[in-house]
Amino acid sequence: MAEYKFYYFNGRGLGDVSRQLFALSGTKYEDIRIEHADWPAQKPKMPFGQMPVLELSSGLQIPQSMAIARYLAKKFGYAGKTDEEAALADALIDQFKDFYAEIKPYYYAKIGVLQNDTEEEKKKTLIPARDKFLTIIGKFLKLSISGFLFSGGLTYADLMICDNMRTLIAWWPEYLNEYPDIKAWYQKVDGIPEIRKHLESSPDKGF
Ligand SMILES: N[C@@H](CCC(=O)N[C@@H](CS)C(=O)NCC(=O)O)C(=O)O
Repeated sequence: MAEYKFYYFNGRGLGDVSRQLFALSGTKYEDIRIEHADWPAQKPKMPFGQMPVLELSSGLQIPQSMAIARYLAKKFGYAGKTDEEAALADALIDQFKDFYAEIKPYYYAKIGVLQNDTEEEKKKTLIPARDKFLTIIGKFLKLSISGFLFSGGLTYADLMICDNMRTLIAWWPEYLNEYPDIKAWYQKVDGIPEIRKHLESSPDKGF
């Protein structure tokens, strides 16, 4: 029996960063993808009524995407090389959550949850939020000698932010055109062989 069960919908969303950490570390896990039709029966079984959820072999269930990713990142060595890098990786994840909240009118229109006009939301919400967030990312990349966000190497912050970018680029291929340094970083993370293999073998729902 695998030591970990990972529950999420059949998409990348807030969950794939954890699947990517399993792939990078070569750790076996049960990748349980719940279909939307089955969700009402599953919802009451989840500690906070939402997914993703990580279940340990003890039966303990850990909710909240970033808490799960941070837990796995610590276990597998992708939480930051030093305490300071780890604190800043957490800070970037918190900043990512703020960015994700800001772009919701665009993101939710794109996935059909909101009826907003996607082109209008792109101009009104996505572009200003992108410019603010990528300016911050750019500062970290300038200071880092590894080509990742931190000199000590790849962290779960690189994975999470790039995975969300993967979706935004699929929707708008010019997303990074004004940001060549960030594009180079994205391509470096995207090109990690374990990540490529994981993405290519996953059922692709586009987001
Ligand atoms: N802050 C939570 C948000 C979780 C969340 O919004 N999960 C969605 C899927 S991405 C969900 O479970 N939706 C079904 C529901 O709320 O019933 C996290 O980061 O894990």
